[in-house]
Amino acid sequence: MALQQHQQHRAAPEPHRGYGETWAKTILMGEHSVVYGYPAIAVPIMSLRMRAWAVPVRNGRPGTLRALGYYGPLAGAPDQFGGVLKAVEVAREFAGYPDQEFDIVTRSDFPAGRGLGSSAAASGAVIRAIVDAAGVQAGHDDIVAMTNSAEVVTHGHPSGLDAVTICGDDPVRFVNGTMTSIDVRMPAYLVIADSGIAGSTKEAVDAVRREYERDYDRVHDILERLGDLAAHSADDLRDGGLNSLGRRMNRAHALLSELHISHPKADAMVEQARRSGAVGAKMTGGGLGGCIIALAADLSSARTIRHDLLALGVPAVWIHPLNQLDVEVDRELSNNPSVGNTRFNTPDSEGAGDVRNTADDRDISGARTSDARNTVEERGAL
Ligand SMILES: Nc1ncnc2c1ncn2[C@@H]1O[C@H](COP(=O)(O)OP(=O)(O)O)[C@@H](O)[C@H]1O
Ligand SMILES: C[C@@](O)(CCOP(=O)(O)O)CC(=O)O
Repeated sequence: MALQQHQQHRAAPEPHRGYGETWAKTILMGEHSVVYGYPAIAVPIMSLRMRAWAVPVRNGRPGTLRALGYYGPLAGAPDQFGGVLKAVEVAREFAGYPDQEFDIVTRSDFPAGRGLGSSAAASGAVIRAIVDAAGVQAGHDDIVAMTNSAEVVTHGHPSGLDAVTICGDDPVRFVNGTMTSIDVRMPAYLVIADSGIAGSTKEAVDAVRREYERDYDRVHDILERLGDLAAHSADDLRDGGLNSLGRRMNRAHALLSELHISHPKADAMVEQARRSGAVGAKMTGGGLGGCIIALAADLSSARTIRHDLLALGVPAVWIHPLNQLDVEVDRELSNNPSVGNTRFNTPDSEGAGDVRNTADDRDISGARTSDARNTVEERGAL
């Protein structure tokens, strides 16, 4: 979609302090094959938030970035923040303030580099914060297009699936840039478990590309089968086909392993989840570590899987209802003091500073406050 500059470059009014948020996502089916034009299904995890603040600099000094333990000039930030830099650039241009410097702060409820879409979420939140700072409106498609241009810097050739899901409300079927919302008809739960091992999505995508070029027939066949599984999984979600969805997740994990992008720890977690009663389990996202997802038929089963994964030494486990407003999880959230969001890699002491209490959780144009789609999280001892 064409991205339109919102307003003419202008001197006034002055931008104010802006806030934006996005959230994590899991890929239920179709990671990697989606890069090759096959369908994929992703689920937004709206209670695992990525938040960003953009504070306009008024005294002519360069803007700064405070993110993932880095605090320093935005322009001099390490290469890993290339996507965020691009996000700032496109958002300033869109908002009509191409030369305005900002102090940018990000904070995350979920870890980076674990297949939960942190790169797209960080860029999307920064974009929303700058758009908010400028006081302009940005539609969903604008945010997606800008996020995707930042993802190109981070990943090279993103499918676009992450950019769509980290600011969307519903599970989506995505193919070649076109998304369709899925009305999930099963009262099931996703158990999302972090291996604690960071895997670079760019490295994983590059590794698959090399294998594709080296061994075309075999890899093409695997990608096609992954796409096929994703296409049928969309029907499972709509029709309540819990067991067939679980079987497809198991098959997808085996195929992704054949692409050598799983990790022994992720494999062990997948096996444990199945032994603990998961209907199906697989790695999710880029791989080379990262997270796994397990499908649980009910909350009691999800709790058992979470308990056993924590006993295995897994650092963090979240339970997420696949259908939207789940009363039982709401109840668990309010009763269990250990439940709640934990900020990853951005310790409170180096957090949003003076912007923390002023911009947080506002319902602003182009951004949403987190809503009732709750995810239960528990962290194990590391
Ligand atoms: N809180 C954050 N603030 C700024 N940038 C972030 C943040 N979290 C992640 N990123 C960016 O995303 C990169 C990780 O992206 P990637 O390897 O694709 O992992 P993921 O699977 O989580 O998207 C980080 O190196 C960093 O550049
Ligand atoms: C591997 C891939 O399909 C998903 C990557 O997800 P994540 O960035 O690891 O959360 C890449 C893509 O869709 O561009």
